[in-house]
Amino acid sequence: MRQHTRRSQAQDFPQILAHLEEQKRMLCNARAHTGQRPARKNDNIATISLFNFTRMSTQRKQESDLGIMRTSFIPPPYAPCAQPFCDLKKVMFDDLVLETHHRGTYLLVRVVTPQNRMNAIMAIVEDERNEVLLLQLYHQTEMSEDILVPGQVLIIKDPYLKLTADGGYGLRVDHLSDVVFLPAHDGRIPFCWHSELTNPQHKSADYWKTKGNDCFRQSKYLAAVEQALVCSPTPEEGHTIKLNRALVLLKMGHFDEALANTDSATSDFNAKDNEKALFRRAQALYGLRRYRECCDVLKTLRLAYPGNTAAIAKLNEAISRLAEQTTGKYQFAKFRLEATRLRPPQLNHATYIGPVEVHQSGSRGSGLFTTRAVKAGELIFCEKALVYVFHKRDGSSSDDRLMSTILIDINTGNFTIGAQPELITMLVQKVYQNPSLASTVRDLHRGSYSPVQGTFDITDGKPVIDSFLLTRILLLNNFACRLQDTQADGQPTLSSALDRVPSLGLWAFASRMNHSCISNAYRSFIGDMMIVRATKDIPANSEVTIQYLNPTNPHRQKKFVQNWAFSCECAMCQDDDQTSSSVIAKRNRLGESIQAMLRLMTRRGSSSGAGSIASLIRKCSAGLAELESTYNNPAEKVPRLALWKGYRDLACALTMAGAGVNSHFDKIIEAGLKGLQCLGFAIEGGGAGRGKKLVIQTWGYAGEGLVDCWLCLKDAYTVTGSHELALAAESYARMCHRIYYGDDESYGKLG
Ligand SMILES: C[S@@+](CC[C@H](N)C(=O)[O-])C[C@H]1O[C@@H](n2cnc3c(N)ncnc32)[C@H](O)[C@@H]1O
Repeated sequence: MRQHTRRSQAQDFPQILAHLEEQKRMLCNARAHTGQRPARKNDNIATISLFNFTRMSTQRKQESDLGIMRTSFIPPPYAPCAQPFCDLKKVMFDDLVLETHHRGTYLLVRVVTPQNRMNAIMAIVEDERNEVLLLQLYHQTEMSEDILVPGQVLIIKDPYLKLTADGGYGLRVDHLSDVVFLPAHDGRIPFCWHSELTNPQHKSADYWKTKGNDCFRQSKYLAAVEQALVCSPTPEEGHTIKLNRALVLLKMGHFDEALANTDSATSDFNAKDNEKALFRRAQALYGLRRYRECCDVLKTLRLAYPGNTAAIAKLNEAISRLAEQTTGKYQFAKFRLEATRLRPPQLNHATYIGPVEVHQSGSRGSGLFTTRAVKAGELIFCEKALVYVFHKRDGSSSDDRLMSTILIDINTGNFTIGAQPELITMLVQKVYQNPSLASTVRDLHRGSYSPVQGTFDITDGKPVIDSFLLTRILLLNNFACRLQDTQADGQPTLSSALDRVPSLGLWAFASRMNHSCISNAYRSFIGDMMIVRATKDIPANSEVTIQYLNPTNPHRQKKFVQNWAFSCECAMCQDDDQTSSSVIAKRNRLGESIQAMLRLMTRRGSSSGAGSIASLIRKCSAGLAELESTYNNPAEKVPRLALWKGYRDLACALTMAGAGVNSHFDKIIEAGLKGLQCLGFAIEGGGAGRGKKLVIQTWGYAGEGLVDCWLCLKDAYTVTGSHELALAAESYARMCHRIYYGDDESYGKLG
């Protein structure tokens, strides 16, 4: 469960490289046409017919092709339009030239075909001169509802005319804020495009209300919002429409706008409407995770309308969230239950930020620092994902679809397999629809990307969204959460990469943590909650670090540079640099031969008799002594991972083989304690001449298999009658379990 998302280089995978090269060739070809007028004009009938034909064949293909790999590209970035509409000059299709962003201008277009949904949402649109063009909108909603419907009128800011893959041309819009969907009554819609849809004044407010309610019942939320806008209502009708809009907006997760529609300061709601307004307001605040304000609104509601049982239930829920948020006291058993029940496992729990805050960390940018001393095993924070995409390979079609999306960054040659495109769209949508969340992501690490001035500012009522900036932020800061750490250390293959597709998310606070191979914290996941605990005692004002990649990965330095543009300079990486390749080869050879002996020991087990096991132990011990001689630095400074693995596995193999071979329990204890020393643990008691005390004086590196090691020690102490020591060993096993899995409750229940 260690990594951030794995990114790979296209050059290591011939199939991906071919895609990338082809895309680069097309880009180069397109650039050669920059500033030129399109060679030929679109024939309207032919363009619409071809589009409709492609749309129908795409639909057939999508129905039959689930599971086929899709490719999606991150193109060279360009800035969104940061100017308000009133500063833009209207242009027509005829004014556009190829491969050019027409800054300071806008197009007014009307949709003439149903939409086609591929990587982008596409339709044919016309301008006021009845010229037609293909329109491609990226990062639009993942909702099943169509957003481009015939008759819909749009404004496209700073239009960008592109050569398409098939040699044609079309409009491409990557930034959500560069497209404005005009409501039917908008005064900018020319008279010649008016219809029933665009001439709402002909119907009563009641007509539009009923139409909106019908759309809501059919889960056509976008259409329902649209209906709620079209009419000139009385103040009373206006309130009802606002509340209906709030309900739809809550369904769509547009909490900021839902909040605005329930503001009693701007609407003089009557008593019945006020009850609804307060409840919907509380729901919006809950959705924005503003639990204290949510409780306040619900308390007002409860006082004014004591019979409202839904409000009482919601208040109890909000009080629980607030308690979690302020105390960090969670019932993790509930987490696990919800995580098995819910698909996707997005849990209804709050973020708790413990004794840490964000500070500058020298050349690493920001980092997390303790505000007081923290004990090993202590909860540092527990965060709910801002956005999350679940992936579980259970053969369901939506999972297969996620599994098979390859996202290639044409700028870097990096690619990822999995749900990144969905996660990027989710983030872009979330911030666009809830501008109050921009502050959560705007300052996250973005590498060398510099956004245009005015990004995230509210312009024409919506935030200016740079989807390339959010893509960059997401790729640098997202975490992968898989059930097991299946990282392969050898040369990766495409099929092995496909096998490791994880769930993904953005945890904004957690993404402030820098990497160290010798980290002092560990993250685990239950559903979309990330739990970060200290793996050792951390003094006050110290940086909290995690491992981005497993330190046993010999390619990790290359990956750090490739994925996050830094080189790790921890003591372990420095030690690796100073260790010759012949010593590394010797370590690997010795490690393998020790593992082979341990396998033999486990297979022979108790049936082979003490003599045979004793001889294997001797050989193993000799191998381990030789392995030890390959390390120079003290274990407290540089953990000796290969040696730890050898000793830990010896303790485990003897535990499995050792029933009835009593004399080896001392050896288990010796191997277990020696293994812990190899990780830099300083332990008092528990060894020869045992006594009753077993105390970790200094916690070492949180190596894999710590729980198993402590359990082997516990068993050995139990069998040899050292019951106090067995109890202490078990409490350490439990503590290590808490560090690795996040909770105590699942101790003994998970693998
Ligand atoms: C997920 S962000 C971590 C937080 C980041 N430092 C910030 O300012 O928000 C990852 C980035 O942090 C920096 N970083 C993380 N660990 C580092 C390390 N051990 N040494 C140098 N830079 C590191 C790199 O720039 C990396 O791309």
